[in-house]
Amino acid sequence: MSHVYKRSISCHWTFEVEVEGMLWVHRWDRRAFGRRRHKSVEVEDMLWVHRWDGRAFGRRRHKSDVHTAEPLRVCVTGAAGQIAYSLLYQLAKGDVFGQDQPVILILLDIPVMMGALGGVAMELQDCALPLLKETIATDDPKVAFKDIDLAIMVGAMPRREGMLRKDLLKANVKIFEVQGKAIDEVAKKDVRVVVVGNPANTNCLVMSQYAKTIPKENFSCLTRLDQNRAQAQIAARLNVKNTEVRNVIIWGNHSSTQFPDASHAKMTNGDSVTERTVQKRGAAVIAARKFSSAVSAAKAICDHVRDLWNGTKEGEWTSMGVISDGNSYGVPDNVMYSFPVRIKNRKWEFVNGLSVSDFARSKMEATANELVEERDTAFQFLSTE
Ligand SMILES: NC(=O)C1=CN([C@@H]2O[C@H](COP(=O)(O)OP(=O)(O)OC[C@H]3O[C@@H](n4cnc5c(N)ncnc54)[C@H](O)[C@@H]3O)[C@@H](O)[C@H]2O)C=CC1
Ligand SMILES: O=C(O)CCC(=O)C(=O)O
Repeated sequence: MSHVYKRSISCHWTFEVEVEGMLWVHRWDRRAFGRRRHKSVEVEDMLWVHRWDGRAFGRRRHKSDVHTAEPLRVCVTGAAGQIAYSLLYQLAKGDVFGQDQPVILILLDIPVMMGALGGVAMELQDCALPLLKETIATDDPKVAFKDIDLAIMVGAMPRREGMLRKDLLKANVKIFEVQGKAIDEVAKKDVRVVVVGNPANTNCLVMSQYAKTIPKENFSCLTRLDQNRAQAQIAARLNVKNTEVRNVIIWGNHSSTQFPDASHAKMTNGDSVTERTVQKRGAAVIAARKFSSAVSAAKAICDHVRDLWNGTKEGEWTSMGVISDGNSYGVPDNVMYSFPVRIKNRKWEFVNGLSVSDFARSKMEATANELVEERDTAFQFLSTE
């Protein structure tokens, strides 16, 4: 069987394939056609289902009915918790990796949560989702991380009302030491790791340091919730759609020292974000709900992972906590600091050369100082245990 893609003078992509002596020519023109006769052809191990409308051209490339891509192995930790409860369904139904990408979900939680986790696994099964190939529930990190492509690290104690994020440090960094070692031992070496559990930046740094054979660039932590909050607030103020506000930046720590920066955002009238509202939004949600943000956190995780997997759009960037080594903004090395990044082929790069005012510089330094302090405290805790 031979096949060839061509671009015609009218800029339509055509796809020619010879099957059993017959040449099939298809044109992709982005229009949907009505009900068609289906014909399947196997090309490079992929099954392509084409709709035939009786004409030589005008056939729609259509491969959503079959999923022959290798399933992605995705581990979610803290899988019996409230963020995971919103997150897992979105991952399993194709919102993040696309409608052609099957997934195997591996759910990790602690032993006392195994009963509840079993219930989550049952519910996922009951959704009868075509892309969800398998669900594995476990309390063993080495089972959970075995050969995975992606780990979403949600499992950690959340902040309760009145607690400072720093209070979480002692409770949570040990988890990321243990899980960093486990992922190093059993995951694929090109695994991507997204840390959500707080204090997210420092947990992410700890994990990357204990996963010695996995590149530090493969680790990132979530500040997309802050970016989404800022974006939504600016949009509300300007009375435009959320999607019309782009390139808001979150610098630094996912904490109240973070610096939400709208000075490079498109579609603003010069207003800056009311920082207090973004920086203290997590605490405001806890005060109102008595639990920390979950639906918005799950949505932000999906946004973060989707960009990591598919890349950022032309002319746009996103914010995520990444290793600061080699940045051009004077942030000290060896902290997980939230920067604007562009992503392509699952690799991020800093957006360099943005202007930074004196005011912004002082804010960026303050949040960097907090991260350096958190890092030093975390490694003191770890070394004295
Ligand atoms: N970076 C961000 O933007 C955000 C971060 N968070 C953080 O996410 C984390 C999870 O929040 P929720 O889901 O609301 O908490 P939750 O308490 O509902 O769920 C946490 C789950 O993690 C599990 N867990 C604890 N230790 C574990 C371990 N060693 N291995 C595996 N699982 C473990 C718990 O048993 C529980 O099921 C918290 O640390 C919270 O502060 C929450 C919102 C936003
Ligand atoms: O600890 C908190 O601030 C609440 C959870 C969180 O990180 C957030 O809502 O931004």
